[in-house]
Amino acid sequence: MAGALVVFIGPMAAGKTRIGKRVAKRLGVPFIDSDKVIVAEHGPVAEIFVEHGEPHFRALEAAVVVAALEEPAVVSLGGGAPMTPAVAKALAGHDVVLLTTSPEAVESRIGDGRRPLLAERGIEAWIELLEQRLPTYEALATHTVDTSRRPIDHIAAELADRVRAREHLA
Ligand SMILES: Nc1ncnc2c1ncn2[C@@H]1O[C@H](COP(=O)(O)OP(=O)(O)O)[C@@H](O)[C@H]1O
Ligand SMILES: O=C(O)C1=C[C@@H](OP(=O)(O)O)[C@@H](O)[C@H](O)C1
Ligand SMILES: [Mg+2]
Repeated sequence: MAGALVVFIGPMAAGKTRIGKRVAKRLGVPFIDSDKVIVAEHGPVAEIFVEHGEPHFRALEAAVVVAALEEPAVVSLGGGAPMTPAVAKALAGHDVVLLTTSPEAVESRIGDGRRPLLAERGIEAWIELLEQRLPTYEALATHTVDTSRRPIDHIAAELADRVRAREHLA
């Protein structure tokens, strides 16, 4: 399918942004992170949630993701993006890699205060959101990788090889 070479989905702090960036670098193609585009155009995610509410953020996010999926790039989504029906629909036919992680491994990764949905209840909220979202993630994913116990670079190298093999890139 034309457009994105691979798309990363999964729960908050699974490594979608970091791993996606490294996969893109290894493949020599552009990297698009939906949150980074939103922040560049509209300011910090936490401020958008406070000032305009989550539905407004989801609308901005869906527009950014649908446009990004048209690009020959590696695309990383925010954790909640696949729950928006327009995003789920647009993902059909793409190579969608679900990055997962255990609650134990994620606990030390979520302390940066940039994720408004974890601001009050941290890991408890993370677990609840994962339970709600996992069936959707699994329905959309064409491949799944657990990032709990392996270095980012190893995971990125393996995933870049996988894309190369499929796309016959040099
Ligand atoms: N495999 C990994 N091992 C250790 N730390 C990781 C791993 N993947 C991600 N992290 C850390 O978790 C944090 C969140 O990563 P990030 O890529 O922003 O996740 P996401 O985009 O899925 O929310 C970062 O501090 C990152 O360094
Ligand atoms: O799971 C979510 O609903 C969210 C995940 C975040 O992205 P990461 O998954 O990259 O942390 C960001 O889009 C926003 O804070 C909401
Ligand atoms: Mg991210």
